[in-house]
This record gives sequence, C-alpha cells and structure tokens, in this order.
Amino acid sequence: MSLIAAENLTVRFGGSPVLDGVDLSVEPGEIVTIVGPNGSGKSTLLRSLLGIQKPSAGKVTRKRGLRLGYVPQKLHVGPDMPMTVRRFLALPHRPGAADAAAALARVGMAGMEGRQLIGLSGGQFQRVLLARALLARPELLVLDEPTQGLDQPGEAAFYKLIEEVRREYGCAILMVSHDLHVVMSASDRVICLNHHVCCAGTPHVVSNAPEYRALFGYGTGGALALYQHDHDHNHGHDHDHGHDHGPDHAHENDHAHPQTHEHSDA
Ligand SMILES: Nc1ncnc2c1ncn2[C@@H]1O[C@H](COP(=O)(O)OP(=O)(O)OP(=O)(O)O)[C@@H](O)[C@H]1O
Repeated sequence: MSLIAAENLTVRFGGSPVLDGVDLSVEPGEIVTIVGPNGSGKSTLLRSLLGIQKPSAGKVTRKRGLRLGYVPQKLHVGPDMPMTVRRFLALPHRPGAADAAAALARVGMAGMEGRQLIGLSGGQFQRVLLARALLARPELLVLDEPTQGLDQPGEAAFYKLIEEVRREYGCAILMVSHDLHVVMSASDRVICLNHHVCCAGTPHVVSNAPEYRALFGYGTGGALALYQHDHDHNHGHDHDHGHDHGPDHAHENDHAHPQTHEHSDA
C-alpha cells in the first residue's frame, strides 16, 4: 500500500491552476524527487500532500497513522529570536533528552543542544531541521529544497546523509530539489512537474524524456546522464582530500563527481 497518494490533484489560486490533475504516489522505502521550473507548483504539491494546502479538486490519501517528518524549504530565524537547538527540537513536542541527543548525533551534530540557532551555518541548520524531522521516526520524510543555499560539498554531504537515514530508518523520502545532478544520482524515481506531471520514472528515463529536455534543455540533460551513478561501485581512487571539513562537509564527494556509469538500480 502506498504511504501517500494524490489523485487528480488540482489547486487553483484564482486564474489557471497551479496544479492540474496531478497523480502521484510514494511507496515504502523509495526516494522520489520532484523537479520542475520555478513556479511550476512543486511546493504547492508538497503542501497539498502534507494537508497544509486544500485542493480545489482531487484527493490525497495517506496510510492510516502515517508518521511524517517534514523539512521545510526555509525557516528564517532573526537575531531577535534567540533560541537554542534544544528548544527548537522541542517544537511542537518536547523529546526526551536521549532522543534529542540521538537525533543530533545521527545528523553529525552531537552535543550541539546548547548552541543558538542564529550561530549555526546553513549546513548545520539544515541538519538540525532534519534531526527535528527524525524525532517523529518518520515512515515518510518530506523535504522541500533541503540544500538551498549550501555550497556543492555541503549539498553532496546532505544528500549522502539523507541516503543513510533512508537506509537506517527504512523511511521513504519525497523531496523537491533543484540540484539536478544530485537528484539524478540519489533518486529511485523522478517526477518532472510543470503544473501537471510532464514525465515520471527512473532518473535515466526522465533525463531522456523529450518533455524533460524541453524544460531543462539538452545541455542539462547531457550533464545529468554523466552524473548517473552506481551507488555500489568503487571509484578506484580516494576522494577524501585528507582534511577534515567538519560536520557540514563530512562528504566523500560520492555524488559530486561526474561519472559515466549507469545507475545500477535504476
Ligand atoms: N497561497 C498562495 N496564494 C496565491 N498564489 C500562490 C500561493 N502559493 C503559491 N502560489 C503561486 O503558485 C505558483 C506555484 O508556486 P510554488 O511555490 O508551488 O512553485 P514552485 O515550483 O515550488 O516554485 P519554486 O521553484 O520557485 O520554489 C506560483 O506562481 C505562486 O506564486
């Protein structure tokens, strides 16, 4: 049974629909990524699935008792709003100290409970948002452009973390992303949205679809094909440059280098 499904989902804010007859489902354990141009309705689709946005037509079905974790696109914390990581993790439900510590450790932020949110780097803040979402022990983790504003190593490290979380928690992941090369290496399924579903399927299929190419161009499509990546292969050389980047950059560049390998599990 699907964890979540949209059927003929339509959302209008006045004029022409922002979402028009969208069908989508997420199955247990899979990573599904939504790509699409600016304003194509990606966030609206996530908000509809989460129940924050009411559809004009169609319906959303969730598995009964579905445990959801949500990492929003942006969260502005101003200097006039002092808040520690510990307090932030307690919104809206206060976790036990051990659970909070474990969630922070899982995202590479062990012992950071007492830090002020305002003092965190972009990458550290994203990790705290992820830790907060993990406290729900989600069966489905929903992320809206989780690496916006991060540099490329930070981005690659964050996606690697998401893959690890998926493995450990066995949760499905539904995300919106603009980081096309990472999307293509880290997703089981890609949905290309432009108010309606233009095309959907494995990264390989989508990157070669004419509908996708019409939106993103041949240049990008070519680059994406290069980025398709076998998760299990050995690169045959060491990507660790011999210095410690700290938690923000605890990457091995696994998904940051062009590879000519085809995706083995696509
Ligand atoms: N609550 C709202 N009221 C009116 N219009 C809205 C509302 N929410 C979204 N829109 C409009 O719907 C369209 C799609 O917005 P949405 O944020 O879903 O797109 P997106 O694909 O996520 O864009 P981006 O890639 O820029 O984040 C935009 O034109 C936006 O202005």
